[in-house]
Amino acid sequence: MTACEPLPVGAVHGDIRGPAIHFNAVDLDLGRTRILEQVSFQIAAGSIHALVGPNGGGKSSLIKTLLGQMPHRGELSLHWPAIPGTIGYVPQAMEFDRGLPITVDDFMAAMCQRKPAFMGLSGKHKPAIEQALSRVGLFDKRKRRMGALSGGERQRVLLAQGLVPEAQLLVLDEPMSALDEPGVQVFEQLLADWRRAGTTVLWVEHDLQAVSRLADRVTGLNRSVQFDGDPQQLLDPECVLKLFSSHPARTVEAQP
Ligand SMILES: Nc1ncnc2c1ncn2[C@@H]1O[C@H](COP(=O)(O)OP(=O)(O)OP(=O)(O)O)[C@@H](O)[C@H]1O
Repeated sequence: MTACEPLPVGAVHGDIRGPAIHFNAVDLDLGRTRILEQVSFQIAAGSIHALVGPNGGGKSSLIKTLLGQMPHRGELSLHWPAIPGTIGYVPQAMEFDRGLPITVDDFMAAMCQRKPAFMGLSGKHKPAIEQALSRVGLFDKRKRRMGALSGGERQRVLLAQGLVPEAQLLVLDEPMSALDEPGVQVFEQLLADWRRAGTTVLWVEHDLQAVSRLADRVTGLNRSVQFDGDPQQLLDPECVLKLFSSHPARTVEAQP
């Protein structure tokens, strides 16, 4: 087997609560541009699965396809261990008007509860929201305006909103991009917690060293799948060079 050959997908952990996910020959066209072409790979239930690739390679589009926001061709299926659970999503970044008088608590309320945020945290969600803010190390800053937080702290708030309600499938779009060192430690602890809980995590990431250290499996995507398997074996200079030097991100006319 060469370094770029796929490894078999196996279940990784004992008490699995997240789904397995199968992409089979998935195509995505936006306008006349083919964004994803014949994408086939599998995410094992309860695994930390990283998605890497160059800018414009289609990672965010694949996430939106998984979340049902983009019409695609081919098969995309989720296989839950028992009944379907909750899907959490942590976006890449959040455009934010720093002048808005919104506190961390207000933001969490707006994201996590039905009761209007201006009425405060609902009794039902307050404990979970406070626990989520504690897990990301921001409990003491919950009354602070979002605009007064650092970029890394705002990214941690995004992570916190992904914790409420507790999800069995988590989709993370570059969650580490603005994190400072304490934030990275928080994120690594969350990954360890999700692994223990048998949560399935799909994690888009540019930091290949972090992927190599923390992911169970990695898929290299540049419009189509370039490699798929064990990060420690695959993220060698040869595979990385191949992934980042292929150039399908240029406009490709979709077939009618
Ligand atoms: N709504 C859209 N209409 C047309 N093209 C789009 C649309 N959304 C994304 N694209 C194009 O699809 C391609 C893939 O974009 P996508 O954001 O999925 O890549 P990415 O791998 O997530 O990139 P990055 O790492 O920079 O976030 C890009 O060429 C982008 O311009």
